[in-house]
Amino acid sequence: MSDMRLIVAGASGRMGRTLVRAIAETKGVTLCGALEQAGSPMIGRNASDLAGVGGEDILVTDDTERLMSHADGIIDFTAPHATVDHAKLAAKAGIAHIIGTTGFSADDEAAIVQAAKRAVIVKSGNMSLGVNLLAALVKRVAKTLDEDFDIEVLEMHHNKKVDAPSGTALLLGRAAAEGRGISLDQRSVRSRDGHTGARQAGDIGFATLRGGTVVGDHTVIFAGTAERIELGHKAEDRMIFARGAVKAALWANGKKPGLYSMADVLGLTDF
Ligand SMILES: NC(=O)C1=CN([C@@H]2O[C@H](COP(=O)(O)OP(=O)(O)OC[C@H]3O[C@@H](n4cnc5c(N)ncnc54)[C@H](O)[C@@H]3O)[C@@H](O)[C@H]2O)C=CC1
Ligand SMILES: O=C(O)C1=N[C@H](C(=O)O)C[C@H](O)C1
Repeated sequence: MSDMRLIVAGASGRMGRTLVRAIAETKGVTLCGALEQAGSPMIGRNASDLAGVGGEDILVTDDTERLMSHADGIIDFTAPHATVDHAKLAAKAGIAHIIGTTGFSADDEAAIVQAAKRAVIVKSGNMSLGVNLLAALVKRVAKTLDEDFDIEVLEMHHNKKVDAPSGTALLLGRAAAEGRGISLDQRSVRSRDGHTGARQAGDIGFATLRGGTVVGDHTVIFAGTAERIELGHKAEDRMIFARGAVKAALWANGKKPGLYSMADVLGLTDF
């Protein structure tokens, strides 16, 4: 069987370069295109060189539709507006779309749901095995404990990150809310400042730290009376996200259109 042909969107970014390396080391996939935004000084550069891997010359381009016409899938860790455009184009081209981008608005999310009616989309705020296993554990603990345990999600990332709370923090918060049988949208507290009043039982709080080169640290705290349970994950290398995304692409190849998660890819839905 021939290799799955993959495009990397955002090929010169932190994740893009890591994805090019992950594709180079994985059997059954081949890099067939590298995308960057129009006007990027990286256009025309060799994506393999940017990623520090050998192999075929794949020149960075902004011609999305041309690349999609001869690809089986696109892995996309870029920015919300770019990912929404790619979702529409990938649906038109009939190729799989693996979305790692975070920071979507409700309108963006709706556009992605729409595109998934015509294409296979795998989307997750975190593509690592560890975080998706953590989410399953968080859901189970939240189901076991009642509102006497306050749930808080703490995250820290590098100083270049542009969205908050992180996609992972929201994924973990959603897992906790599902376990507790509540809506995260109605019960999340995203920031606290000044005279906030006492904490409401049943809320799910988020706290964000930014600094240095931290790849991604997340802790879910269940704080009860005189005891605390803390479940956490520390990412030490972006390769964990890239390998997860490549695994998702291989899993998506030939699947029916729909919006899937990493829990589907990793078989964690019934955990
Ligand atoms: N789901 C996951 O496991 C992970 C998700 N992320 C998310 O991935 C996204 C990217 O993160 P980084 O690589 O650290 O950012 P980055 O800023 O280093 O890279 C983003 C790249 O996308 C490019 N880009 C922007 N618009 C584009 C367009 N229209 N077409 C093609 N390329 C375009 C930018 O020029 C840039 O090179 C963020 O939303 C981040 O939160 C990051 C790590 C893991
Ligand atoms: O921007 C990042 O770097 C990361 N983003 C994702 C998120 O928002 O959770 C995943 C990972 O933590 C790194």
